[in-house]
Amino acid sequence: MTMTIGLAGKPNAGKSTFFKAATMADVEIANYPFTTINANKGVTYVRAECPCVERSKRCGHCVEGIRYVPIEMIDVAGLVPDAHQGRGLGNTFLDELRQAQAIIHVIDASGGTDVEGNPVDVGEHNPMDDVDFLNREITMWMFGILKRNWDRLARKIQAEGLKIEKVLSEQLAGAGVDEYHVICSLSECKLDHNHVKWSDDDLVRLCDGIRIMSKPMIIAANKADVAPGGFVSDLQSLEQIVVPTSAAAELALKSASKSGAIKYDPGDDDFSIIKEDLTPAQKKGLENVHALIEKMGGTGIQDCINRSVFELLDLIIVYPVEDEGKWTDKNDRMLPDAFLMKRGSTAHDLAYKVHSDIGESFLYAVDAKTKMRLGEKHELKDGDVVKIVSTAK
Ligand SMILES: Nc1nc2c(ncn2[C@@H]2O[C@H](COP(=O)(O)OP(=O)(O)OP(=O)(O)O)[C@@H](O)[C@H]2O)c(=O)[nH]1
Repeated sequence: MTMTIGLAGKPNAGKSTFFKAATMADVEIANYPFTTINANKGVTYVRAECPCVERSKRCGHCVEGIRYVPIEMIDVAGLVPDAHQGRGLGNTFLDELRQAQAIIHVIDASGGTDVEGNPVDVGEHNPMDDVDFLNREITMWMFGILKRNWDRLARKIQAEGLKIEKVLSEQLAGAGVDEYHVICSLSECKLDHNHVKWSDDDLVRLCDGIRIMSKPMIIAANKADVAPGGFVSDLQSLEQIVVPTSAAAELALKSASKSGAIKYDPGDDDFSIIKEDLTPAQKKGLENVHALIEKMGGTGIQDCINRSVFELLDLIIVYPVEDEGKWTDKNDRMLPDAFLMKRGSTAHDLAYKVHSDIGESFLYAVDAKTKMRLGEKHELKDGDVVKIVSTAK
């Protein structure tokens, strides 16, 4: 399964700028066949330390010891309050969100756009008022799907003695919901045992729980470069992961890097000017960005992507190899693959991810760093380099 992150938020929050900056790969790291799949779907990267830094030789798949692991990103445009009722582009955006395992909610932390995204003076709109609307849109979208058929479904569950989590997850499968999400939400909501008695409010509460389980969300407090300090800190006090970002600064750095003016790799906390003949305007622009990222510790864009993957989704990176001594595959390529896996995944899970045949004929694995033998239930750690031994040809 490809790992996909969706960017969502009201108009003018900075999604397109974030998307463009995040998917504009420098040639050096674009070790992926394409970067932009179509207008709103592209490839971005998770940044990690490459295991080859422990060796005398670089692997050739990283940038000076920094590994960029590709993931997909979708820019979900056209979202306005009450979209679930058909406003704006209506439900089309929600259909795109179904592909995402996690959502970055891009919020205009500068307060320079109203609730619908129309420009106002910076500081005029309180960005705290934008936090809940995306949650509500997604919840109400799910509610709409369930409500359409609820009377029929409720009778069917009763008449045929079906499991409620099965019926509900089938209804919401198109929204990326599975039985586990429904079971967790049912146990949280403590609704009446008799589902026939559920009111619309009960169904909304249930959908809210399903949303929290199935669509984990992180907030990008964007336009942090011009945001009044209080707005960013208010957002950071929420019980959610909130990352201050400047998509505009990241886009400026990526563009300058692409043109050869500076050396900057995504996620670096600084850059160096490598081109001599910059115009005074270009120099001034870069000085401004420098002052900003010094204050912020970076543009926040890579941090936001990394935290979505490592904190919100709790994934780890594992490197399968065929030669545990040289850390190579059969073509002598060192550390050719980097797999994102759920924390708690085992050596056997990795074998299946490499190939189903290898999973089925798994014998044991070897930790290429320690040369220890690992059994099928051995839980993998972030950064592990692992050889799988199987009877598969
Ligand atoms: N100061 C500042 N401006 C930004 C930043 N990110 C985006 N902008 C500006 O905000 C405006 C809106 O940005 P877009 O990226 O087009 O916003 P969007 O969310 O994609 O908007 P829609 O396409 O209408 O949904 C543009 O003028 C951007 O240049 C940022 O980090 N800082």
